[in-house]
Formats: sequence, C-alpha cells, structure tokens
Amino acid sequence: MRISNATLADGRVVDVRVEDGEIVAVGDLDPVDGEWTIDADENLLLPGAIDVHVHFREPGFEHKETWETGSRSAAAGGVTTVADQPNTDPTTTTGEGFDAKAERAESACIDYGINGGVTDGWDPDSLFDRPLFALGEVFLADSTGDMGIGADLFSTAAERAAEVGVPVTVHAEDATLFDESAIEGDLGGAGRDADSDAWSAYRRAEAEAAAVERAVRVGNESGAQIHIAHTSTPEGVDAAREGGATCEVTPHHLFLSRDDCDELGTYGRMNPPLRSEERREAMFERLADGHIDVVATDHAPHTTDEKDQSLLDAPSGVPGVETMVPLLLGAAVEGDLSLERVRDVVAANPADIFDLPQKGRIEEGADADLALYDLDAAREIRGDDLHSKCGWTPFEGFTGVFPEWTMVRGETVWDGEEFGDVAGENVRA
Ligand SMILES: NC(=O)N[C@@H](CC(=O)O)C(=O)O
Ligand SMILES: [Zn+2]
Ligand SMILES: [Zn+2]
Repeated sequence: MRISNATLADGRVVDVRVEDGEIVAVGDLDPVDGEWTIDADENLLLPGAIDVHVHFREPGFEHKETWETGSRSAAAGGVTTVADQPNTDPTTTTGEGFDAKAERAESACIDYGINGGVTDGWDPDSLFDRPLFALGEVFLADSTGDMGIGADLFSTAAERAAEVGVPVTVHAEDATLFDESAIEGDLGGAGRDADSDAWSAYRRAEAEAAAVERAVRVGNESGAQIHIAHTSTPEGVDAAREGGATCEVTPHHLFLSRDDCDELGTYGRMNPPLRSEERREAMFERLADGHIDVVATDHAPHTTDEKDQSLLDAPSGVPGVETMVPLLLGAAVEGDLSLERVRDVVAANPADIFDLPQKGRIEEGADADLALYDLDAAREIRGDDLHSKCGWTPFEGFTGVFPEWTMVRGETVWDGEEFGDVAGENVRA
C-alpha cells in the first residue's frame, strides 16, 4: 500500500509505503504495479497518537466504559495506542488482577499497554512478573478508587520498579495540604448546578508541587524513572523538570479553567482539579515552549447519572481520549501551537519516554500507526458525536480537527464513519 501526497508535520509532502503493517519507505515513491494507493491530497499525516493515561474501566465498571468502546473512541480521535490505569475492579495490583485485565483488553481495536498499581494489598512479585507498561498511576492522594498510598510504600514501590527498569507514573497531590474548609457549607445543587470551583479551592494548587517534589526525591533516591501524570500547575511542571522527571498535561488543564466551573458543575470535577485562568495560560505556554513533554488525557469516563449528583457525591474525572488531538490541532490552526509540537507531545515523546521504538514516528521501520487530518475541516465538538460510553464531553462547543481516517499497523480502524475490525495488541507482550 502507498499513501501518496501526505503533508507531514514538518511541512514536507511525501509518499509513505506500508507493507505488513510497517512503514517501509518515506519519500518520493513511484507506484509499484498493482499497488493500492490512498491519495492523501496533501492533508496532514500524523503518527497515531499514544495516550499514556486512560481509564477504560474494565474489568469492574463496564457501565462507564469498556475496552471496546474506549478503544473505538480513541481510534475516532486519532489515538492508536493507550496505557490503561490500575483503578479497576479487581485493581491491577497483582498478577491475577493484571491477567483479568489483559483478557478483557483483547477486545480493543487499537494497541495498548497495561499499568500495574500500588496499594497496601499489592503483590509486587506476581505483578512484576507480568509485562507492565509502567508502574502507576501511583496515587499519592486518594482519587477515584481510593488507592492513595503512604510515603514508605511509595519508596518501596519505586525501589522495586527501579530494579526491573519499569517507569513509575505518579498522581502527585499532597492531601495534607488540601483545604477542607472549602467544601463545607452550601455547594449548590446537583450536576451542572453544583459549585465545582469549591473542588479547586479544596484540592489546592500548592498540594501539587509539594507532592511532585516528594516524587522526584524518591525517584532520585531509588533510581526509578519518574513521570508525573496530569500536572495541572506551572509550579508542578517546574518541580518535575528541576528534579529530572518527565511530565504530562491533560487537555482539560490546557483548555479549561476555574472560569468554566460555573457552567460545568460536577462535570468539571476531576483530580487534580481545574486551576485559575492564569495557571491554565502558564501551562499552555510550557507546552508550547517544550517544558511539558507529553499531552495525555486521563480519560476518566463516568455516566451522567453519576455526575448528576451533589459536588461531594459525584465522582471525579472527565472523558477526553477522542478530543485530545482534535483540540490540539484546533489550537495549531489558530496559530497557538506548531504542528511539530503537536506531533511530538502526542506521539514521539511518549514513545521515547516509555520506550516504544516501533511507535510514534513516520519513518522506515516503524509501525504504520497513522491518522490523516484535513486542517480546513475543523468542526464543533459535540458529545452526541463521540464514541465513549459515557456520552458527554467537557469540551461541548469547542472546535476540533478530527481524523479523516486512522490506521493501526496498516489496517484502517476508523474511516470517518465506521470502525474496522482490528485486533489491538499489547505493546509490551
Ligand atoms: N482524574 C480523575 O479525576 N479521576 C480518575 C482517577 C485519577 O486519574 O486520578 C478516575 O479514574 O476517575
Ligand atoms: Zn490521577
Ligand atoms: Zn488517571
């Protein structure tokens, strides 16, 4: 197969030849006799995105999402590899828990990795016996699933991970710095009517940098490779970089702020929470200038019934896997971000940090994980059009550029209307 006239993020217009799921040549390629050609018509060809932080909820919470629905949502957003987090039921904290998830993950239509998690009841021996994508997200404070752990266990876990060379991803918030007084009194009604700004006041910005500092210290003492998940404050990003850790930011911390809490209500409750508009802008700058390594979604779907509760009863988390690349390309069209930067933060950098040499690049020898985008075809994001089981998005009404098609190892998994029958593979197996 040959993809002709594709514009790459660096502006080059090239042809790409794919054989047996791999890219075998990139350049000015003459058609071979009988070769099937897809004309890219000078549209933008990006490597399939790697979202290193999703919660596909299975096993245990299939009413929120499944590997089938989550992976389809990813494919329709140009994401061809995901890493799933351990707060499922059973938790992915033992070999058995890992196996239960691995069996379900076989229904994914894109490639994936499975993380191992840490709790008091974990079993590191059997867990590290499995092909982990990473150890994490290690919860330094409680979030959905209440898997927060103490300092000693975190150090032990980092030492174990360092021994076997598995990277550690960290949910960095320090609960001792939360402001309980912010969630006392009148927190409004349910769902959209709740006062989710109180959640931001409660899980204060200062709690992030303090936890990041602790995480990088443990990383340096143990020799573990530390990656900070969903950083939400410039202070957190700076602490990660100064300590030698890599970090990611979510689309919601790039495109939403406390100014949106009034409209979103509990649909804007997540951990870490939305920050001030000033901090959001500082995060965007750090993404554009290279201080943030990765954009990952923390895709954390919950049903509308669950969200339509009071601020304290509604669960934390928002979906995002399908809208990540579309929103970033929307920002690129507006001139806020270069296309090369988008390519790097969703594909090349996660591939480097998490050691996926086959992924994240359009070059000879790489897997043919590809997505094509027409930058003139930006459209309004609508929850009704998306494919996550949860059926809503915090980005309703935003503008995004969605893929015309998406390929996993040379097979079309999304053609803009329908899903192909692709069998996703574990990238570590
Ligand atoms: N981010 C969230 O608010 N929620 C996540 C858990 C997490 O990543 O902390 C979830 O699983 O729902
Ligand atoms: Zn988290
Ligand atoms: Zn998460």
